[in-house]
Parts: sequence; C-alpha cells; structure tokens
Amino acid sequence: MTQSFQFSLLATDGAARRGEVSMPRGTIRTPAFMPVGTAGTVKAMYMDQVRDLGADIILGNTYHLMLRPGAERVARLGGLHEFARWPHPILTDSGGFQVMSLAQLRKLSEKGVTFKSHIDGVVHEMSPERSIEIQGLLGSDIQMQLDECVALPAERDVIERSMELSLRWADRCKIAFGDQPGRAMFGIVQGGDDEALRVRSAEALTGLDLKGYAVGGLAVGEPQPVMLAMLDAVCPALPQHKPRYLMGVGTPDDIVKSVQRGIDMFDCVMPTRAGRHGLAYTRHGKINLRNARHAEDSRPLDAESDCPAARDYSRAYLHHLVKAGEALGGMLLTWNNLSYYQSLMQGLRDAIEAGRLADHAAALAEGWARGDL
Ligand SMILES: O=c1[nH]cnc2cc3nc(NCCN4CCOCC4)[nH]c3cc12
Repeated sequence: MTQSFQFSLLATDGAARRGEVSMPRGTIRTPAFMPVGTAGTVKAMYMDQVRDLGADIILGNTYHLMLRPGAERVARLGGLHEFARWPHPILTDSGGFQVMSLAQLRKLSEKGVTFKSHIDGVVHEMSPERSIEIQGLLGSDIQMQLDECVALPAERDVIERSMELSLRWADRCKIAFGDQPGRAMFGIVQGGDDEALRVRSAEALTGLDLKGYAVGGLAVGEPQPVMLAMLDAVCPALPQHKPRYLMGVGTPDDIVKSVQRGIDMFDCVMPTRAGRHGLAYTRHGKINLRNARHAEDSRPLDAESDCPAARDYSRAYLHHLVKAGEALGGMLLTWNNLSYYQSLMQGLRDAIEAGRLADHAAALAEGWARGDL
C-alpha cells in the first residue's frame, strides 16, 4: 500500500493509455469510469454493488455535500469514506460547475462564487480556498480546483478571460491544498472551443506541476466533433506521465473516442440517471424499457452478461416495473447500466494492453449500431 500518489503508464496504443493511479486507499485502473455519488450515494445502488461491478473510485459533489449535510458535519462524523461506507478512493469536484447550473442568484468574481442554496436559500461564499477546505473536510483523495466553466457559444475574449481566471484560481487552490501526502489536487483545462486557448491553459497548468489534469468546459451541449477536436489539441499539451480526466463524459461512444485521444478518467451521471428513467445501456445499444414493444418480451437485456440485472430479468418485467414506477425498476436498470459501463472500461483496458484498440472500438460501434435484435 503506497502512502503517495503515483501514476504509472503500463501500455499505450496510439494516443490511448493503459495506466494505474496508486493511492493510499487503493489503485485506480485506467481508463477508468467513476460512478457519480452526488450526495454521498450512488443513487439506487449499495456501495458493495458499485465495488463488485469493478469501480475503483467514485465521485462526490462538493456543492451538494456542503449544503447538506455540511462539510464540517461530515468531518465530525469521520469523513465521507466512513460516512458513506466507501473505503476506496473518492474524487470530489470543486462545486463551481454545480453552483452555475443549480444554485439561485449566483455571482462570480475574482474572489470566488457567491450563491443561494437551492435547498434552503442560505447564501454561501465559495472561494478557491474554501472549496479546497471543504474537499479536505470531506476527506477527498483527489480534489478539483475551483474553476469557471464558460457557457458556449461565447466570444473569444470572454472565453480567454474566463480561462485566465481559472488559471489564477488553480494557483490559489494549489497553495490552499498545500502538502497532503497521498492526496492529489487536479487542475482543470479550460478555453472553450478555441484550440489556442485550450493549449495555453494546458501549458500554464502544466507549469504548476500538479498531480493530474482535468479537461473541463466540455460536454456542455457542443457537438461531439467539437469536443473531440479540443481533446486532439489538449492531450498532446499535457504531461505524458500524469492522469487526464474528462469531466462529465459521457456516452459509451464519447468514452471510446476520448480514450483513443488520450483520456484516462471519466465521470458521468448518464448510466445512473438514465437507469432511473427506464433506459438500459447494453452492448446492442440503448433500450428504452418504457416502450410498449417490451410488454411481453420474455428475453433478458443480455443473456451473456454476468450481471444478474441484465441476465435474470425479462424485459417484460423491467417494462412493468418502469411503467408502474416501482423502485426496483430503477435499481435493476442502474445496476445493469453501471455493470455495462465498467465492462466497457475493462474491455478498453484489455484492448489497449493487447494493442488492438482500433478493432475493439470498431466492434463496439458495430454492436451499438446493430441495435437490439
Ligand atoms: O468545466 C468543468 N469544471 C468542473 N466541473 C465540470 C463538470 C462537468 N460536467 C459536464 N457535463 C455533464 C454533462 N452531463 C451529461 C449527462 O446529462 C447531464 C449532463 N461538463 C462539465 C464541465 C466541468
């Protein structure tokens, strides 16, 4: 068990990387998908199930946890790992993105962000320093800098000023983070859809010599080719021997294409949120169990899956649960979806090790396109 934070590059296939992040609480096999555990729970799942599916790390949302139950309270109760009974690594985002997408009456300045809680209307001020303090109180293993995710489309000078603010905040977060052995603080590359600004952001953050680098400001509605073009610009500008984390991504297709461009870590609410809304991710593509065509289909989602939710329940039963609004519907589909996402990641890790990622990606896309026979 290591007391430090180490990223090892084990294999490459083109720009894709197979690696490992070793931390005191465990090792993260990359490429990795991080299930989103917003308020200290991966919705509709037991933590043991999340672990059994192969997740090495989960994500916690600073914004939600600081508002309820409160960072100091979580610290008094032993920290988020103890509180939520997840002893493995946890990455927390900084809260800035949720403030701008969830909070009421928010104001952003050089100092930080001020906002009213969407829960009880209480006004909160979050500076880069306070965000890092909160993430430390939660006991987070990988802490994210406070940043600004500029909404696209935007004028170049707006994107540039926003990117430069995030760089100044990265510096303040690095100072606030200090020296926390075994933990890491990641910077976040911004720059909107402008390749030159993206490269400037990546190079400036590299100069801070951080433990890892996230790519933010994407998966905010831009077309996939725009997102991929930004990765083509950013990844070569980031250090080879540090992990790269693409925030908020994505669909299975997004993940495969981003791994091929050099991304190591992902998080997305898609598999869990979609599961609660009746949508199943499978190797034959997406299946919407709300659709009446499943009402008498006795087949399981995937008879060859080793996940009971995919293998042991008929689509007719899942359709019934979803239509009836039964809790078990969301539970089974979330279980299926996270199982599919983790098996997708395992397949990518194996393919990179074997040097056959291009063929594996083509086979995956063919399965999704063939659809559900
Ligand atoms: O720049 C960012 N900084 C800090 N956190 C982020 C989180 C982010 N999450 C997304 N996209 C999430 C897209 N989801 C896809 C599924 O449906 C809900 C939205 N983009 C993101 C950008 C940032």
